[in-house]
Amino acid sequence: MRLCTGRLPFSGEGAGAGRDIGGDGIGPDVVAQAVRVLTALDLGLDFAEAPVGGHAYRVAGHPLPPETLALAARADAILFGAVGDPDCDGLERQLRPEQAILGLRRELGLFANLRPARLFPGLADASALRPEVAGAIDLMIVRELTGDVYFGTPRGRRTTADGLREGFDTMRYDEAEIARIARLGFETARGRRGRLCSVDKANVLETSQLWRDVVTEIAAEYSDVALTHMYVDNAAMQLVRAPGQFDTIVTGNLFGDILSDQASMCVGSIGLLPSASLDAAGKGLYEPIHGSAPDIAGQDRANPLATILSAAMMLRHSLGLADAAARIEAAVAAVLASGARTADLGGTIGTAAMGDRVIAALAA
Ligand SMILES: NC(=O)C1=CN([C@@H]2O[C@H](COP(=O)(O)OP(=O)(O)OC[C@H]3O[C@@H](n4cnc5c(N)ncnc54)[C@H](O)[C@@H]3O)[C@@H](O)[C@H]2O)C=CC1
Ligand SMILES: CC(C)CC(=O)C(=O)O
Ligand SMILES: [Mg+2]
Repeated sequence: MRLCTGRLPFSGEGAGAGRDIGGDGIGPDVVAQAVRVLTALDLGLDFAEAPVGGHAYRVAGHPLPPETLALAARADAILFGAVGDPDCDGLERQLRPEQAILGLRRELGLFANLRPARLFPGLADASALRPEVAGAIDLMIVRELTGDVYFGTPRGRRTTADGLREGFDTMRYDEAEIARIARLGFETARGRRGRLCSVDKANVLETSQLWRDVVTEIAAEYSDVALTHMYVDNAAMQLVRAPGQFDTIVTGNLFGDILSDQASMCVGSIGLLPSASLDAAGKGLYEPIHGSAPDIAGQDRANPLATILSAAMMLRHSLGLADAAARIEAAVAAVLASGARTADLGGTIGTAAMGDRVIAALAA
């Protein structure tokens, strides 16, 4: 089996010999722990690594070098850390680190982003919600990943007739893109508790009106799934007020991005939420929902559990190793139930020590 990771011990010119560069910021640290956990399971995985993000820009002149994209395309699955580097903020858009992850999603056709949010036993006190509502959270956000305002054209800057600087982006979806993610939403809900909530802004946006029309049409194929629609502003409020009402949420790229960060705090921390980004054939890129967290980079403070749980999703969705995935998830649950917590959850355990705990729980 081939496996491409977002972590890269790279010793090319300018990199510094042996420096780990798994994406940017905390990316290398959290991917390192996930790779340790996968290695401890002795699954016979074959790891290959390639530069990506801000570091790739520095050493190869582009955040997503062609060699990296080619390796990702050849791999059975991709484990990715995070990209984003404040030192690259001034670069033109195509050279910014974030273009690497957007490019991987687009070029590899990873249109479906699964972001599960579930409260682990013993973590109710870490939730940002009232204890009586926090316990009910077990939801799946199905986010469309290769369309919407992140990819629409035209986009750019210009000067208006009044001499004002103007920036513009285009929010767009066609019906095939909506139908494709809607079907996955219905299938996902069918495999869970049978309830799908489609989130849009159809009271204002033309794209959302089309979204709602198409999702409603597709519902005819899934009479066993109960479909509801909700505006995104209400959905943000309902996630905090009564998160237990949600089973599966299907939504667009922008709304799904925002709602999943919010959902992470409902279950304790952004350092806990994994994700799978899938193509039509089940090939996937697996990454935590968080970014490169430059504010805590290099401090051994990042929570690696979101990436470790992403590795579990990779085993299940792309590599046919559901038993091993379940073992990782059980180990994470046991570690959290024991009270072990990184700083984001109010604890003192470091990134590598949390990896040690998960590996120890696997062996228990
Ligand atoms: N898929 C990707 O590669 C993503 C990249 N980004 C990029 O990451 C950079 C930073 O973005 P932010 O908006 O600050 O979002 P972020 O998710 O990196 O960080 C937000 C906050 O959460 C904390 N945090 C994030 N992950 C954590 C973890 N594992 N353990 C403990 N605390 C954690 C950070 O310390 C920070 O206070 C930007 O360049 C952004 O564009 C952001 C989101 C996703
Ligand atoms: C570069 C961003 C669009 C990535 C992000 O925030 C996400 O996918 O959650
Ligand atoms: Mg995000």
